Amino acid sequence: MEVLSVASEVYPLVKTGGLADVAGALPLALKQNGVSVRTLMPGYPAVMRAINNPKVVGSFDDLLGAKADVLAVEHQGLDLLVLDAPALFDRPGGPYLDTNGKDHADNWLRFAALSKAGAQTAQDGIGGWRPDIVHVHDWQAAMVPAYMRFSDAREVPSLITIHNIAFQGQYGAEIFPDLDLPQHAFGIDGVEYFGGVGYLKAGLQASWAISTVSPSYAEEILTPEFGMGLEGLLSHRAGDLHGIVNGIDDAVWDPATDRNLRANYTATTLKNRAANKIALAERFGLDRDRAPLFCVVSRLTWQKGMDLLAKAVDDLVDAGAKLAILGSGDAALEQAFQAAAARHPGRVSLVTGYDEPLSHLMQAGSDAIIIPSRFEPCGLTQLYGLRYGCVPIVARTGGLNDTVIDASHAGLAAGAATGVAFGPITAMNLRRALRRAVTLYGESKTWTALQKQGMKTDVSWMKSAALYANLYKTLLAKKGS
Ligand SMILES: Nc1ncnc2c1ncn2[C@@H]1O[C@H](COP(=O)(O)OP(=O)(O)O[C@H]2O[C@H](CO)[C@@H](O)[C@H](O)[C@H]2O)[C@@H](O)[C@H]1O
Repeated sequence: MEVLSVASEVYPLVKTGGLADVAGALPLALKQNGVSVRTLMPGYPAVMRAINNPKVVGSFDDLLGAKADVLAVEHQGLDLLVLDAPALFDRPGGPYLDTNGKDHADNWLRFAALSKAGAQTAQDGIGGWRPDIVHVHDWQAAMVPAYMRFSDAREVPSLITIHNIAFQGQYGAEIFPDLDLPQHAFGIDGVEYFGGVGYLKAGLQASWAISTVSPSYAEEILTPEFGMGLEGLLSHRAGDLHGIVNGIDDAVWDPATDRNLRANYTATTLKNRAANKIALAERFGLDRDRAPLFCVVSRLTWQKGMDLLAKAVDDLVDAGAKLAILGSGDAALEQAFQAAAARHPGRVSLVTGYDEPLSHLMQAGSDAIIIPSRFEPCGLTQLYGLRYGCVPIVARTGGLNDTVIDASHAGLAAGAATGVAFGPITAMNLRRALRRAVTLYGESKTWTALQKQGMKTDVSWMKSAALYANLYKTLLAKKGS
């Protein structure tokens, strides 16, 4: 089976968050299920620099006003189709933000163009290749199914995956004439959303099936609390909605071979983690003592519950733990953590920015990772934590709920526990969970059992890739029927 995947970021070429990890790892796992994936992504400068010997397999003279080539290239096992459209993608800044941290003003055009190129590639094929299925990710690629639905060419079965429903790609009606869609597409069954244009809404409406990245979150988004305005449409399509939990690339995330660590280890050589803990203490300027070291690797936002953590820091230090934070995001939250670091020198420290190698070392050297998210479609850092013996302390929500087993009396007695989970999600309950983790850390046998049980958990893509392959098959069967 041949699948066209369309995504706005793909690890290892460009990553701002978990979407890139999934878009980069799922194709590799699908290969083992007899599914070959080609991934269409924008030709940002970092991508153009990284690829070698690309071949032009298609071109557009007028892709929503831009000239574009489609370059086929293989990169670290991924089969890529790079949309080389300099007017849209060759510019400083990140995939979505300019150098001042503001959205690129023409994001609506950039990602409509990506989607239009995706739709056309799916429908007409490219360089003699034709996909059986199109799988698109998040709002940036969500217009692919809409472009297919409103064109005269044959429609290809499509799946849209929601990684983060908080970002929906909503624009004013004034962009509609520039999207190259027929007038009737601007309706409730099309791209129209509250009088404007909604990219994610359009994708959810037009796609043959919808998935999100954990079973719990698939249920949560049917409610007003989590659906962010789309719960009505999603409930209407509940029969086509699937929750498939994310896996991780266990070759990239393997403590036995990871080159970002000071010392490699396995579940039977957990003592080697100590060298990584020292490396972290040096990097963060934290005291080198026997106290538990907790960490955070996250965007510093309300979604991730970072304001709750800011309220719990003093109590965490009081309980005897140290805290290392890697992240960036809301200025107010960065300041709150800087202030906490100033109040607690040697006990709390923040590294701002995005640092992939350091994120690996943090999983390998910290005793626990704190993930107090208010909502979490799946979450990947708890999966990395499980694999690295870095015990996850998580809010009971979405995918966190589906992947971490709480160290309750029953969980411990059954030998099933892998972490600490808390809810309802409040600062007070987070404080309690952190204190509970410090106590568990003090019972070294229990703690080691938690670490080992986590490391035994299958967090690979194996099971979930098979579920995606089955879903693709169901869609193909629908096409035939
Ligand atoms: N400062 C930093 N330096 C280095 N690395 C950093 C970093 N901050 C974050 N990261 C990395 O970025 C990724 C973040 O992934 P998450 O799943 O936690 O959330 P995100 O909200 O981006 O993804 C959305 O999509 C994913 C994928 O489906 C869902 O799991 C998730 O719930 C959903 O919100 C992880 O690989 C993490 O290690």
